[in-house]
Amino acid sequence: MTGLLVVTAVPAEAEAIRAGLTASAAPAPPDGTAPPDVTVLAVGVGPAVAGAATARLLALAEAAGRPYRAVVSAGIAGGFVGRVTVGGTVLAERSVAADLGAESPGGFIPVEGLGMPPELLGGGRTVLADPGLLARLHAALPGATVGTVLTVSTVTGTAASTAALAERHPDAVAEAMEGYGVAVAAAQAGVPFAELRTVSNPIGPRDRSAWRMREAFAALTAAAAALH
Ligand SMILES: O=C(O)c1cccc(C(=O)CC[C@H]2O[C@@H](n3cnc4c(=O)[nH]cnc43)[C@H](O)[C@@H]2O)c1
Repeated sequence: MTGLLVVTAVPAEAEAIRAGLTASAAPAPPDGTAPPDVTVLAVGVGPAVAGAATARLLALAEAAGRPYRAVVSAGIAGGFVGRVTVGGTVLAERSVAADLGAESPGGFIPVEGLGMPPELLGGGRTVLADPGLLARLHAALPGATVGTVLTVSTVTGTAASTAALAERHPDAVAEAMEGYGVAVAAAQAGVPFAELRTVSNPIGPRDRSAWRMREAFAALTAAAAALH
């Protein structure tokens, strides 16, 4: 069995995590035979590309007889104001495909409410984090906010959509664009899953000047020690 697979959307996130892993690594055994315990790869933005790439990585590792022991979707995220602070760290109890469903004049209908046969929905639009993996990450990151992390295909950018999303998901602390896709790939491969995010921006009316990328990448580097 190989180690942990950490997938990010973009290379800058992967580099921030690798920097934290290097800074916190135990000394390597002198014979140089130990396999890497954590592999960090940037797989792309959005649930489809991240999910497909993760599924391929898991399948290739399994076919080679070296399956990963767990997968973590990691990177930056938007945070719900009042629920998490910009620069803060978030661990997902569940990753939820927030926009998987249908609009209607009466509001958003989640995919589970559309009358489709349950076997076509997989686990629905919610994937729970592996409890053991989540507990281990939380023990290493006691300051992290634990809650629902939404997966969206469109970054939320108006007051109205922010309010609607916050009302539909009172337990959601953050939104990002990959977690649910990675979670489905992990679930189908039978591999434990968790999602780790650091908050780069408040969710709300689009305002790039409010994004704090440097803070969020620094928080990712600091959080990476928990992944050993
Ligand atoms: O909105 C933009 O103009 C923009 C331009 C360049 C890059 C980005 C991103 O990298 C954001 C998407 C990326 O980061 C995660 N993320 C960060 N904040 C949010 C958010 O408020 N809502 C959804 N996703 C967010 C996401 O996982 C992507 O990988 C944006």
